[in-house]
Amino acid sequence: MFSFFRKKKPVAPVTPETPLVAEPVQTDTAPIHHAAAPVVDTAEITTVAVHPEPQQTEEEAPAPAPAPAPAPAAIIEVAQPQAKLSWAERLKAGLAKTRDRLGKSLAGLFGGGQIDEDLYEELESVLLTADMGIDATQHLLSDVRNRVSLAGLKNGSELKGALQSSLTDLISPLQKPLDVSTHKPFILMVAGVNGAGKTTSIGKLAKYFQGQGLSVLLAAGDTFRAAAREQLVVWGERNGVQVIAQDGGDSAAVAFDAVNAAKARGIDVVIVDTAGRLPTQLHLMEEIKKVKRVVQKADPTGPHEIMLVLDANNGQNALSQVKSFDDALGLTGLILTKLDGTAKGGIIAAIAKQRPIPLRFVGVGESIDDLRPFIAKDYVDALFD
Ligand SMILES: Nc1nc2c(ncn2[C@@H]2O[C@H](COP(=O)(O)OP(=O)(O)OP(=O)(O)O)[C@@H](O)[C@H]2O)c(=O)[nH]1
Repeated sequence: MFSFFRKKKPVAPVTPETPLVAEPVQTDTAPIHHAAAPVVDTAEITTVAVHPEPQQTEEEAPAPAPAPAPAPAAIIEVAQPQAKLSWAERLKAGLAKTRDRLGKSLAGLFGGGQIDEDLYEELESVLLTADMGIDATQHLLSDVRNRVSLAGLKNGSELKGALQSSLTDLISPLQKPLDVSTHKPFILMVAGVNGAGKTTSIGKLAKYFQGQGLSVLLAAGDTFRAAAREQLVVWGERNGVQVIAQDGGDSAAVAFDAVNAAKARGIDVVIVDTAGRLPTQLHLMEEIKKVKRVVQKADPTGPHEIMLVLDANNGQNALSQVKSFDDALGLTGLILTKLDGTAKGGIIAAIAKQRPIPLRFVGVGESIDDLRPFIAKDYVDALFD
């Protein structure tokens, strides 16, 4: 039913002739760009040509650095129709591994035994195993202790409710849905380490916004990896989403062009993809700061959202990514992908305790519907029930 993209090896380059590629879709008066042979509409020629090259305005910024490591190329695939599950069911299925680890261990604690120090110690090690981290674990333990003494709870079976409430209270501040109605175009910039799920999440987000009746334009800002650009361009063609891409060039220039094209075309949401990078690759962190500055030259009010995409499998390492990208860019939101593949779903608690940046969306699979706004209660219910 849904077409979506997925990485696959070995890979033939995606070209306009690739059979999977649908005919370009005319979404408005402007044709969609093609990575191999960019098509530039009149509005964009005007927009792009009259502006100075963004890199000329950023003399202090280093020249684009080579890609850190060539990632596997990507092709577009048509996902097989899936059995219709509700989001709650998909979230629950996605969190099965975390729930198994947490739930099985907790089952013993939630039995009929007395609440004593041994039980708190066991609880501590269970929470740490689910990657909640020391700070969040200590916070939860002391909060649960308070609830137990305030309510006069006596046995382990009563502990479950106390822990659920405590965890819900801890992570609820992360539940702040993204509001893109504040600006037009709303400029959303996406960052993250290699393979975190940025490009996939951008596709899912584009569909999500389209579903709300909003027009979307994508900036194929991952100029290090040609396949990433082609991935977006082809996906955009298939789904009626306009994509701004350039052969070569730097991602700041692509973002700049995209914002101007979005203004000229009256687009609601611009999503700027960027290449994957590690926070330790300082030259690449400088490069992404430059993308932000150049976006601000095209629209001084933007970017309106700087979102870090995190792979839940990274566990505690995801937290250090949050800190580094936040220090560099000033993050306003997070996406946590691949909750379905990990037993480390407790990382949300660690983020809530240490760097409570709004968790806008969570991803629990590769299908287009597997990315949804984060709802704290749904998450806790899926974890415990
Ligand atoms: N199981 C699962 N897989 C996902 C999820 N989100 C993304 N993926 C997969 O993760 C892989 C990497 O996704 P990409 O979107 O290409 O990652 P990226 O961050 O753009 O990668 P780079 O461009 O190399 O930096 C792909 O195989 C995706 O299908 C998710 O929520 N669950």
